Amino acid sequence: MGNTIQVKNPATGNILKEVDVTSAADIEKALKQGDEAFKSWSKVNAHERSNLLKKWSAKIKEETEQLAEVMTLESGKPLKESRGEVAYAASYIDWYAEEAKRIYGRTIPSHSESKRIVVTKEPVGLVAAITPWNFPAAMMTRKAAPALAAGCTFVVKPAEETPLTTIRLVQLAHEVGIPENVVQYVNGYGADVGPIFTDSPLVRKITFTGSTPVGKLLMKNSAATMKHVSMELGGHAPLIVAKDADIDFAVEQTLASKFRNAGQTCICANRVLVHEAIADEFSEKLTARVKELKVGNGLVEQTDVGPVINATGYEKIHTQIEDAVGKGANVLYGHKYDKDDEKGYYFVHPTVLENVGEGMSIMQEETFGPVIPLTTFRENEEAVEIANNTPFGLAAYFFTNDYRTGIYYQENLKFGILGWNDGAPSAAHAPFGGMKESGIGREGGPEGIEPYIETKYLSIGGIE
Ligand SMILES: NC(=O)C1=CN([C@@H]2O[C@H](COP(=O)(O)OP(=O)(O)OC[C@H]3O[C@@H](n4cnc5c(N)ncnc54)[C@H](OP(=O)(O)O)[C@@H]3O)[C@@H](O)[C@H]2O)C=CC1
Ligand SMILES: O=C(O)CCCC(=O)O
Repeated sequence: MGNTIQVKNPATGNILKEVDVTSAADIEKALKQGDEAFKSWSKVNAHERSNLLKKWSAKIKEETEQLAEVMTLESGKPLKESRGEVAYAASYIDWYAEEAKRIYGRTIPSHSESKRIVVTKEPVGLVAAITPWNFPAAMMTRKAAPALAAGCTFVVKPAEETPLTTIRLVQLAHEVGIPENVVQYVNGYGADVGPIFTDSPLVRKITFTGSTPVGKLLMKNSAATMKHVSMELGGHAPLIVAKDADIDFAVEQTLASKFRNAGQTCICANRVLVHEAIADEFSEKLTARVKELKVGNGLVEQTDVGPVINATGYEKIHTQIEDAVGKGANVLYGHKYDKDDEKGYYFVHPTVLENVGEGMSIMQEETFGPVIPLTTFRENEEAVEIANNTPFGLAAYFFTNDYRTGIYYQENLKFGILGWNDGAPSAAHAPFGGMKESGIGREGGPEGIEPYIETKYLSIGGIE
């Protein structure tokens, strides 16, 4: 491990830039600065904080093309998706710029004539964030925006693979006048930076998006100083196509869900359950559409599916595909890899597998890759049982035009985000987050600012 991190283009393996690793002493310094800045930032009035956030968002939108290119270069995602992510990232800032002005307290009718009871809201303090490589902009802004809106200060450590987008976002925040110590970044490896964040008594909240094991570790390590935590962790989303579904529409939505960022999204459909009566038609139509997807360097406008992030990601996907094929899954399309270990790039071609079973790892674990495993069911109860049979509970999708079937799925699926005839449910104004081992807390919507707010209760007595 050196003093710099090489940021590589996952489509070619070429080094894009070397960024300095922030020393432990400098991380501590950043935390002290953030804590100190909290004293003044938390007193800036909400309208002023809101105005600064709006300026930040406007600047980000102005720089869409530049930011999108950096994001594609370091993450590999297709340019059209990077542009979409810049807009999505800015939408969190816009939403929380408004929410800043709506952090209301309340008065409670008193039990005594001589008392008044008042509830006020305050920012929790310095927030430390750790973000992943799959959404380098949006995962940062959906943490930073509510934090800053609430009056918290913010230090982020981006994933080692994708620090460049984050660095630019922080620079843009400073350019529009958000004070330098109110939003800061540090660079480094998670295993080194994580303990500094969790051990520091100055950090009052940890917010994290990434894998479930790291989330558990951060939560455990945050216990010593009783920090607030928000954890947005792994998923294993089922996508259920009921007997009466609009098949063509379900096919398009499956594609939208599954191949976003080459399947490297925590809410990607990870297992597709189709009613046996329509399974043949669905798989034929789906396979025909998957064949049309263009794999390549994300900088090429026509690319639909870019590389996977790195060798570790590739190994996980490869192992799951080979496990399924070895156990009897039928390859309808794909099962093709294009990689160069020496150069360091890894492409997994979109793959459709049928006859997958519960005994295959692809049906048990998050894949984070462009693979669709198809299985069938007879009764909606059976689909729900298979869908819920996982420690994860982030997103689930179901396709039906029968309202009774839809309500049955809505009421029985144990997931925090549901898409009913919708493969793309994310929105800044909606609460994103998971149940079970997919995490704690919600990001987006009014719920997304609550984890950055403390409640203070005041009882005033002695009133004549
Ligand atoms: N919910 C989601 O959106 C995501 C889920 N995942 C899941 O996790 C799998 C593995 O991906 P991976 O990138 O390794 O995920 P990680 O959880 O390891 O990485 C996400 C972030 O956590 C940091 N991190 C890693 N180890 C620690 C630690 N010990 N303490 C504190 N922070 C840490 C990383 O830093 P650094 O980069 O320096 O290691 C990165 O910033 C994926 O295949 C996918 O299944 C991954 C990313 C996002
Ligand atoms: O955690 C992720 O994988 C990113 C969330 C994507 C989204 O907000 O839709």
